[in-house]
Amino acid sequence: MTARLVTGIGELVTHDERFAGPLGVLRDAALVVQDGVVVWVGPASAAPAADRARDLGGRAVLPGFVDSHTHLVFAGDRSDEFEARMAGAPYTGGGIERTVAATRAATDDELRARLAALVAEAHAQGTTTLEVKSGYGLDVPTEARLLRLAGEVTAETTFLGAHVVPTGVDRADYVALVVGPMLDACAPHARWADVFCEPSSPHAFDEDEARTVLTAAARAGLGLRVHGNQLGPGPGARLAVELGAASLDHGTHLTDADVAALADAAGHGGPVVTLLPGVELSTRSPFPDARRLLDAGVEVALATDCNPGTCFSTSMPLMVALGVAHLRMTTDQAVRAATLGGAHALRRDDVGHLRIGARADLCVLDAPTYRHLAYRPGVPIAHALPV
Ligand SMILES: N=CN[C@@H](CCC(=O)O)C(=O)O
Ligand SMILES: [Zn+2]
Repeated sequence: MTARLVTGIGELVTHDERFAGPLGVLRDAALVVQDGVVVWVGPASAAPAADRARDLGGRAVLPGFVDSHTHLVFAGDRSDEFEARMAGAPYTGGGIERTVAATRAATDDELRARLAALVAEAHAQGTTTLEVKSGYGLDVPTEARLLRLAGEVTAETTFLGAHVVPTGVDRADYVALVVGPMLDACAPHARWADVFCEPSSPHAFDEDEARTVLTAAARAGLGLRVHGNQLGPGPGARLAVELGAASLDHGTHLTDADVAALADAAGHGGPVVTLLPGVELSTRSPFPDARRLLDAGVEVALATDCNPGTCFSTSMPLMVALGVAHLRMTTDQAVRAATLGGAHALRRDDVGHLRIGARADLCVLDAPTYRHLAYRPGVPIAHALPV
């Protein structure tokens, strides 16, 4: 078993309470990795001998980003829709079916190649754990196919058959399909189930429909996630609390009662709120208020939501920069949300931190401090570090 020493780390973010500040930061640090696991963390001057050593020359290291919300298996392009939005058109979810048509028509190898390219793009920017949803199939064989492909790149696969109701299909019939044959075909390939609960969209699902889908998914053994409160106030947050979902995603339009319910649940495993500021950037919409949630005691994650409609970006560094510039987060809060917050949204304790026992998923910065993630927006300073 080869022990690898990573030394010359100018600043190491660990999320280990033994070290300084809210992020557990250690300066002039080193760590030792064995079998892909962190086995020692401390000052470089006290590092043990190892079989191999790598000196990072004073660069900053943090846990690899945990992108806990993506839709990476799809075909097609909707850049025209993006441009229309920049010219003032609203986002309604109606474009999802264009991606469904292109995705159904694509071969496995075409989808696999696109997925691999997007995963590589995310990795090149420091992401080491990704969640991937289905939701661009909306029929039994295609939803199962998308989950099988997602499962080739991650264990964090999410069944999103309840993304929108396909045009021309009766709503009740579609919900029956999702909770019946589609769930049967997809559950073996999924860890999670999700629903786009947004009564203000004619395409998405209302409270009763969403509850039906999520309850059936939980019965099938899947963990729950909810797309909610994206386009306007709605039942998503309340439903996520009621059903014990791991995450309420978007959360842009939350009432005081929603925030209070999320805060009450926070002490006993309630949902993390996963904010997706790339969506507001790419739909020219008002950003959510992370500080309001954090001040109430709600755990927040930041994720990309990478998808062809509302945000075609795999960049977690961009989400950190947006969190600080537009969501009223401190840099510490945004970096925590993009690492440990994402891990908690996926109920994972082996990623998102660099305490002893963590997976050795490292993000190295071409910078002396993690603060440059917000300070240098758009500059490619973050990379996943193979060890
Ligand atoms: N809001 C619902 N689903 C995606 C967008 C999907 C699309 O427009 O293709 C989201 O999370 O933003
Ligand atoms: Zn999404």
